[in-house]
Amino acid sequence: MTKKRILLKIGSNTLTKETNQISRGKIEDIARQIATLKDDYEFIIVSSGAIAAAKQFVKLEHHGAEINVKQALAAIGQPHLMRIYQENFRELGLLTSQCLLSYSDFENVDAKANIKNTINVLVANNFIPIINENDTVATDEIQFGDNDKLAALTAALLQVDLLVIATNTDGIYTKESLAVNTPKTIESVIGTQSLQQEISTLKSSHGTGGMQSKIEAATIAQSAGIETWIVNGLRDNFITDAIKGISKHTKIKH
Ligand SMILES: Nc1ncnc2c1ncn2[C@@H]1O[C@H](COP(=O)(O)OP(=O)(O)O)[C@@H](O)[C@H]1O
Ligand SMILES: N[C@@H](CCC(=O)OP(=O)(O)O)C(=O)O
Repeated sequence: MTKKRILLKIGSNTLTKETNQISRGKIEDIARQIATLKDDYEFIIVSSGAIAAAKQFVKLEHHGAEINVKQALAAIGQPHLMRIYQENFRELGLLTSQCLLSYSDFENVDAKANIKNTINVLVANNFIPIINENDTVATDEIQFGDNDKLAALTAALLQVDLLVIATNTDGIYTKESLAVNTPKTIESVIGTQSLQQEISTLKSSHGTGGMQSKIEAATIAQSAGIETWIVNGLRDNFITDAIKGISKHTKIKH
């Protein structure tokens, strides 16, 4: 049986469990779920968290522009983030690898072919690719949005079966329900058009793109014929429970 391919996007908020530190418990939770699902699913991860990983133990002298300080923090934090992934995944027999990509790579035919071929070799050899933006050379993510769009472009390039975006809400809530403070999840929707009117510009503590960038990501995925699920990464078992259909989340079908 061919395995289903899932692109899992994990934001800084999920990884820190909304604190100021990367949560080893959350990374363990993700590893446990992937280990449970590994006979039927193959995973490619897009993970943020490099800046958050550095911030927990370093404070940089602020001589450069704010964005350059963030880039430096990302350079310090990325290897620490990967070490935490590697240690926790290895405990469960899972192998990890790192790929750093930039948006401009997706506009270059050769670069796209190289990304696709490299990641396919990694996956075929059971190494889970863990992708982040190459923050040293590009500032798109840390300035404008989050890794949602990078995840969608990668999902389309690698022709995955499903894009799962983990955030800090039980999917997308209706605007009406948010107004009366009783959030109600939109469970299933075809396309992203109707979602535009449901979202606000609110963002979570570490968040940068808000729900808008998740809808843009889902639109990119939809054009590539890929379904997107928006799930609550703060909950334990958020992937397996979404697959079993027992958690509240939003499915954006194409
Ligand atoms: N309709 C909506 N339903 C749920 N969340 C919404 C909605 N509209 C705006 N948001 C905001 O989007 C946030 C998630 O995006 P973001 O803060 O960028 O998180 P992440 O770091 O996970 O990408 C939620 O915490 C919430 O504040
Ligand atoms: N690439 C950077 C920043 C990306 C970012 O802020 O993304 P997200 O946490 O998804 O809103 C990092 O790893 O810290």
